[in-house]
Amino acid sequence: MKKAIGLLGGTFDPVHIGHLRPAIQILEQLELAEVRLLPNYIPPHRASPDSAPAHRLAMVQLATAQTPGLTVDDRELKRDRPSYTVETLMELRRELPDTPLCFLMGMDSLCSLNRWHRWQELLEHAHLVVSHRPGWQPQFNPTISALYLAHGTRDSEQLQRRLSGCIYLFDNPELDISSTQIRNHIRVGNNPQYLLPEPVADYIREQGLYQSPVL
Ligand SMILES: Nc1ncnc2c1ncn2[C@@H]1O[C@H](COP(=O)(O)OP(=O)(O)OP(=O)(O)O)[C@@H](O)[C@H]1O
Ligand SMILES: O=C(O)c1ccc[n+]([C@@H]2O[C@H](COP(=O)([O-])O)[C@@H](O)[C@H]2O)c1
Repeated sequence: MKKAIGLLGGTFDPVHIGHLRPAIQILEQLELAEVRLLPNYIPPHRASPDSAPAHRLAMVQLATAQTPGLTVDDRELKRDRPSYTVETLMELRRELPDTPLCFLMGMDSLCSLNRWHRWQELLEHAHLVVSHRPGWQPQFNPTISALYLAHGTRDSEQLQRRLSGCIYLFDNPELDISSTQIRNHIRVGNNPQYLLPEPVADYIREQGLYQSPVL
């Protein structure tokens, strides 16, 4: 069996330290071969992103360029329709039949997983590795509780031994950072320094992103 890889899907509008620190910690502590950041094209369950796919991709590329082990996978941007994770995982599973796949997400995402497209199939293709996030306790609705009871593990070695099927809650320090918070800072003229990588902050300034009021 090959070494597991991590997949962090997101809207990344913009990418920030709350995405990147857990990704690096998971990469190192779970001994993953890499963590791929996958910007989505049309996020399935939220309003349209403020910035265009090309900008969100550019920011993810700038954020990861200097970080060994973090890479970018732009496959969802090449599909001109909602980015359903199950479809992405099925495609990756076909390409990487012997590689354990760990789909990374924050606790907020796990809490609403039962609203995802064909969510029952996700664990057939990948493990879920979940980061803690302020404001989101692992207090699950009955459907997610049952899912966690059946698939939850505290043994991180299972993530390398099996190709898919485990839910692992990663013990990361919580970071109170969101893309919404950063967009709001920029809109009112506050300095977003230390919430996101400098090259991403420079790019936002150069391109004039997140300046206009929310409609
Ligand atoms: N501070 C954080 N700590 C842990 N996980 C996070 C954090 N911020 C985002 N994530 C996770 O990263 C993934 C992608 O998140 P996304 O790009 O939507 O960022 P966001 O900050 O939640 O954006 P927005 O504020 O626009 O909703 C999701 O699974 C989300 O749960
Ligand atoms: O497949 C789905 O139905 C689905 C529903 C909500 C979110 N996702 C994925 O979860 C990741 C985080 O989403 P978001 O909206 O928090 O940026 C991103 O890769 C989305 O495409 C996927």
